[in-house]
Amino acid sequence: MSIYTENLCYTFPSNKVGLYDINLDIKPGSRVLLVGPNGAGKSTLLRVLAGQKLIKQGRLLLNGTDPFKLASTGNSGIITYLGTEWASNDITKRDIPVTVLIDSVGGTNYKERRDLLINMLDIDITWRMNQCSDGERRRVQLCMGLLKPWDLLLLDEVTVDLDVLVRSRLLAFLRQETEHRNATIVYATHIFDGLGDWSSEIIHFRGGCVVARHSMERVKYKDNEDTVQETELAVEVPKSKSIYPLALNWLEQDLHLRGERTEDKTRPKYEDLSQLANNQYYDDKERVTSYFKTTRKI
Ligand SMILES: Nc1ncnc2c1ncn2[C@@H]1O[C@H](COP(=O)(O)OP(=O)(O)OP(=O)(O)O)[C@@H](O)[C@H]1O
Repeated sequence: MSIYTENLCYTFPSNKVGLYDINLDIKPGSRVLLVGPNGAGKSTLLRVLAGQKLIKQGRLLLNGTDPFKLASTGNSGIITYLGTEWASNDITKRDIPVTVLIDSVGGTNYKERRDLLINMLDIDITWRMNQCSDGERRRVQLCMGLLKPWDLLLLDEVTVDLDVLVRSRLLAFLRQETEHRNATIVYATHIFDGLGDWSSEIIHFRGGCVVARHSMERVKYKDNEDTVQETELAVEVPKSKSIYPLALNWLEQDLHLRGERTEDKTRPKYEDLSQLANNQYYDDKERVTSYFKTTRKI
């Protein structure tokens, strides 16, 4: 999905300026990283793109269409927004089986994609949510959020709890989605490990304004330099001294020793677990189908 903004501004009801004069032209298939200090306006932009905040000044076109106009032009697409409020949803802490949650967002309609996500995120389908660690819970949430094949994915730092191996697999999956389906991702984060060559463009935000936009082709990595140099033509950054490659290697070894869950011959079938759980949990009181209204269609 393409994103086009022209002199886009957003003012909060309190009259505080949230976004000022944002001009973007993002092609379908882009992976855009939003970088900036706390309070820079990254989440505000993501919420505007998600249609959660009404624009009164400037223009916003998604796939050439004003998302706030009801009439469909045939250029529609699915927008998925996974933000901090989505990630803190308490329903995923209840005594509820994983399959019930996944089925509640269409697990049975997207079987192939569901199984791919379950495997990529290394989810044990016998988990019960109240017995999951924070990172395990986050994996289930991501599986749910990513299930519907979106055209635009708006990510507001929802990978904080993930171990580096799952985070690395997730980033690879997201890259594939942009390359194979021409889907677009806008990702706001403060964690840059593993993102060295992931994005196609970095946008620097400050005080609700875009300070700079860099296509990754202009970013050059240098050995043995501690300073960052930014010119009209290029941004030069020292090679990271991060322990990320070491941690990633350790976790790859751990997974190799355990084996992928799909290799476990004693693992029950998803359908069997799902049917059992749905019989138990899908009474009127326990309906979870309205959980995670993360996507909208324009
Ligand atoms: N409802 C609101 N009313 C008024 N000001 C708000 C409101 N929500 C956010 N702000 C302000 O808007 C600015 C931008 O907030 P935003 O959440 O977009 O920042 P951010 O770049 O995502 O920051 P972080 O990195 O901390 O997540 C902040 O100064 C914040 O205090």
